[in-house]
Amino acid sequence: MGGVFKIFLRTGGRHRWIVLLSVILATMAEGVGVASLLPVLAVAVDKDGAIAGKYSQTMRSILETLHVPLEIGPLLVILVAAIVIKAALTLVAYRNINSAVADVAADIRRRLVSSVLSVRWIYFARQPVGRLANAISLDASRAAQSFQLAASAIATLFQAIVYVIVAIVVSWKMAAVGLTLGLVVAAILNPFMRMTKQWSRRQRKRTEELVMLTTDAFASIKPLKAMARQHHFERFFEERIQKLRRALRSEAMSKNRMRTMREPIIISMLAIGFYFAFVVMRVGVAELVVMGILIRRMISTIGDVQEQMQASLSFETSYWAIDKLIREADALREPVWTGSQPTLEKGIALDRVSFGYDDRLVLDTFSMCAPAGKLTVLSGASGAGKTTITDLMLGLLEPRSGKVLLDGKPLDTLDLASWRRMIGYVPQELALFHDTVLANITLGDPEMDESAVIDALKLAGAWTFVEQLPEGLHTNVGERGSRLSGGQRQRLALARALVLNPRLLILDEVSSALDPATEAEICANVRGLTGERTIIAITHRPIWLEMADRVYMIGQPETVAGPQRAEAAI
Ligand SMILES: Nc1ncnc2c1ncn2[C@@H]1O[C@H](COP(=O)(O)OP(=O)(O)OP(=O)(O)O)[C@@H](O)[C@H]1O
Repeated sequence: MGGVFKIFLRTGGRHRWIVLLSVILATMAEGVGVASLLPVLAVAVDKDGAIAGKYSQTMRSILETLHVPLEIGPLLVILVAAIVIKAALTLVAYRNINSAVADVAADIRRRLVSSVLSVRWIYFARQPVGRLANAISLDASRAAQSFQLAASAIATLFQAIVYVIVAIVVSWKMAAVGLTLGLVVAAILNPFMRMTKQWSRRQRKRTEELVMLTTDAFASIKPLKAMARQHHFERFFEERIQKLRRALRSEAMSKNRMRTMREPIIISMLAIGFYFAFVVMRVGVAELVVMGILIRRMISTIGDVQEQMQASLSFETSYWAIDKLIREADALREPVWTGSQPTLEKGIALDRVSFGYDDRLVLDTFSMCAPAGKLTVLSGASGAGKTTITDLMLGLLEPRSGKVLLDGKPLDTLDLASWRRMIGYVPQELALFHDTVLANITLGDPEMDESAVIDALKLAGAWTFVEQLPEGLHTNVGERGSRLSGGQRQRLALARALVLNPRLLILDEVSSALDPATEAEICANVRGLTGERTIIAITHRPIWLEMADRVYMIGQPETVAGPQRAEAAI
C-alpha cells in the first residue's frame, strides 16, 4: 500500500505540491464548516445552552469573541461559506492533479525511451518488442492513472484526519470509538485490496503477453497467410485472450465485492457506535446527532481512502513494471567512451578478439584488418560470425578479450559517438519506418536538405524508382516499407547509409534481393566510393568477391582468401 504514497512522492513535479497545499487548505475550510455544525445544531436544539457540552461552550465563546451572533442564520452562512471555499480549493487541487497526470505519463514515456535508447545492443536480443510497446502505450497511461488515484487517496486521507481532529475536539471518547470503527472497517476490507492487487498484476501480465504476441504475429503475417496457417496461430491468440478475460473478470469482481461489502459493514459499525454512545456512554441528543454525522463521515472517508487506494493499486502494477523496465535498461546502459577523436587513415582491425553471446565462443582469438579506402568482403558460412564482427567494429558489442583497433588505437579509448557518426550502416534486416521516403533517409534530421537526399538516392540506384512514385520523395513507404519491393527497400536503406557521406560503410547483405543488373550497378557505385571511404561488405555474392580488395572467409581455417590487393594497415 506504501507504493501508492511512493508514486505520489516520486512523480508529479510541482503540481504535486500545489495539490497537497490546496488539499490541506480545503480540508481546513471543511474543518471550519464541520466545526460550525455543532453550534448550529446546539442553537437549533438547545437555544439557551443548558444541555450543551464543553465543546459547544468553547465554540460559543470563540464566536462571541469574533462578534458572530449566536443565531442560526449567521452560523449557517459560516457553514455554507466554508463548504464553498472547500469546494473551490478542491477544484484547484483536482485541476493540478489533472496537469500532474498528463506530466506523469509524458515523463514516464520520456524516461523509458531515453533509457531504452541508451542501452547496450545485447539488451534488444533479449527484450520482446511487445513488452516495450505495451509499456510505452498502455502501461504509461495506467501508471499516470495510478498517480491520479494516489493523489485522490491522499486528499481524502487529509479529510479523514480533519474529521478525526474535529471529533477529538467534540469528544475524545467518541472520536476514539469512531476511529476504531473506521479502522475495523478498513481491516475487514483489506483482504479484498490485496486480492485486487494480485488480479491486476495478473491482468497486466496477460495484456503484455497479448501485445507481445500481436507484435510478433503481425510482423510475420505474410508467411502465415501464404501457408494458410493463420488459423492455427489463432489458437495462440485464443489462449491468451481467455487468460486475459479470466484475469479481467476476477479483478473486476474483487473490486465490486469490496464496494458492495462496504455499505453493510459501515452501517453495522455505526449501529455498534450508536449503541455504545446511547446505552453505555449515555451521550445527550445534540452531541449524539453531531457525533453521528462526524462518525459516519469518518468511517466513510476512511472507506473512501481505501477504495481510492484499491483503484490506485490496480494501476500501480503498471507504474512499477515501467520502473523495473527503466532500471533494467539503466543497468545495461551502454558505456560512454569519451576518449580522443577517432581517425580512419590506415584501417580498422580486430586483434586476437574472442567473443561469445553465451558459453559458446563465436570468435576465438580472431584477427583481421580492413584497410582504409578499400573494399573488404566478409564471407563464409551462415552463423559463422560475420555480423558479430561488424557489431564489434561498431562498438555495439565488446570483445571478451583482444582489441578492436582504429588506426592502431583501441576503440574503447576513443569517442564512441564520434566514431559512429563516421559510419554508414545497412543492416541485414532492413528497418524502414511507416513514413515518407524522405523521412526514411533523413531520419528526422532537420539540417539535411533534399538535394543531399537525392544525391544519396542516385548513388544507391534508387532515384529512378523514387522519381516514379506517386508523390516522389514524399510517398509513404508503408509499414516497414511494405509498399516497396525487397530490392527497393534495400536501395533506400543504402541511400540512408550514404547520405551523411560516411568514412566507413558497413553493408550487410546489401544486394541479396537485387536482380543481377541492378546489383552490378550498385556494386560498381560502391566500388567507386572506395578511396575516400572504407567499405566492409558482408556478402556471398560472386560479384562482390570479385570486386573486393580483400576477402575474409569467416569460420574457415584459412580465413583470408581472394585477391589481396590491399596493404596491411595496422
Ligand atoms: N543475440 C544473440 N544471442 C545469442 N546468440 C547469438 C546472438 N546473435 C547471434 N548469435 C549466434 O552467434 C553466431 C554468429 O551470428 P552472426 O549473426 O554473427 O552470424 P553471421 O555469420 O552473420 O550469419 P548469417 O550469414 O546467417 O547472417 C550464430 O551462431 C548465432 O546463432
